[in-house]
Amino acid sequence: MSAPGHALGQPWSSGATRTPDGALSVAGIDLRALAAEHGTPAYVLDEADFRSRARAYREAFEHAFAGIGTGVDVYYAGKAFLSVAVARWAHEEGLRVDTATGGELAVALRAGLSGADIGLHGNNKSDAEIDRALAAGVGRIIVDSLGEVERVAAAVRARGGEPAPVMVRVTTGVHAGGHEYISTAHEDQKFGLSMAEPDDGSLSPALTALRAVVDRPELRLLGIHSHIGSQILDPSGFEVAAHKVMGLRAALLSQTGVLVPEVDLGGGFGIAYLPEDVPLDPARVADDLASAVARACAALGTPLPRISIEPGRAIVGPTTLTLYTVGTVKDVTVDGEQPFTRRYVSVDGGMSDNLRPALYGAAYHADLASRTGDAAPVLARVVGKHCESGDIVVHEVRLPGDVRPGDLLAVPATGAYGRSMASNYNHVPRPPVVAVRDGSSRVIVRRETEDDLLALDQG
Ligand SMILES: Cc1ncc(COP(=O)(O)O)c(C=O)c1O
Ligand SMILES: N[C@@H](CCCC[NH3+])C(=O)O
Repeated sequence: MSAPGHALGQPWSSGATRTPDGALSVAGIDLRALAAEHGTPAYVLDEADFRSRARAYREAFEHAFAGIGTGVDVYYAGKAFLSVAVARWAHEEGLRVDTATGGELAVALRAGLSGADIGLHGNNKSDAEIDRALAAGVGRIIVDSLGEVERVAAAVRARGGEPAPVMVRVTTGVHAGGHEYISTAHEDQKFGLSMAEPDDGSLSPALTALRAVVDRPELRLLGIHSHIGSQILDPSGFEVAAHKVMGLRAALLSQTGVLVPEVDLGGGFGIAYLPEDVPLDPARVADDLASAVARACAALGTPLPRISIEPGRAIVGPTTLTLYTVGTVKDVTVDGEQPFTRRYVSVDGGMSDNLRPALYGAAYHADLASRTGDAAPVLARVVGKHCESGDIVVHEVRLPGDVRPGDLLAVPATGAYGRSMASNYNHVPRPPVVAVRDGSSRVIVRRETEDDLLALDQG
């Protein structure tokens, strides 16, 4: 255990402190000791922070929706980061797990979750994935196309047994989120079934699919699903989407007499990546959403549905920092009307462990982890070791002017879509995930080795 220090605050996890001798520690573990034991780069995951964020979302939503008279299920969206350990923690904190592929489903099952506590998403599920989900008895399959309604029905027919619980993913037309690639409810993208009615007066794709599910004896219509995007910092989009989905539910009721029991409002709750960012507050979003749902149902005269949500980033994103070792340090003069010097600080990872800056232009923060700097701060760009000039970890950050090879550097808020989107570009082994809790560390995903990489090579 390192000496206690002062808490760092966002965007660091709640257990991150700077100790009196200047090093960073998380959950009582000095990051210098952690680097010595586990090497760098490494993802360092604060378990207590993960658990408290999972609880905060569950309790906030349970409380808000109990207030209007209905229940809530919170599904942890495993795409953000999934391992056996985190699936178990999520489950222990009263969450279910949302999976998007057969691989994620396999992890949730390996963690010991029962099928009933797992959902399966995916815009292009294979027959094998559908079959595996049915065999596991998943609590819900979220269908994403009309063709998939038929394929799930056929799979149930072939297997025999109970009708499969199905949700239909719809697109509400609400455009929300940080980047075009992570915004998912506008029309011109691959997810979901549009609620927009065609000009010829025929049914919308969403209503067509809902009615197709109702008509199939092999399927049980469990709910309507709407996910509007990711890293959303303005909650108003959720409310608009909730209104639209309640309208769709009422339309189905009046056309068919079928009342959809559940509505999933998706994930997408935004977090702080930089010290100045204002993350979404779970209690505030939960209250706003509960009153939006209550208002919509009252206006439509429909009973309240049971609600579910699927946060991923908001649970795991802030829990983790990536710990790197600084290598090459270079000053580059940037020409222009007012030339300036930018310090390029290279670390021992890069776009293979965090693709988000290169893919979305995502901003991150960084600080020295092995000491505090003595020199005045300089404008720095943290870059990786890959063969791309776009291999940027932090576009712009002020680092102590004496940053030098051998320093440890920590980048906070890398828990979501970091390890889960990591690659082996340039044959770089992927870093381990080291969970820290109460002064001890445990590897929950081990570092890849060169042998792991070569094991796939058939010569
Ligand atoms: C259907 C669905 N649910 C949940 C999520 C999780 O999103 P986030 O990690 O932003 O909460 C996503 C990803 O955007 C998604 O596509
Ligand atoms: N991978 C994206 C989020 C995708 C959300 C999944 N639908 C990100 O890093 O922000």
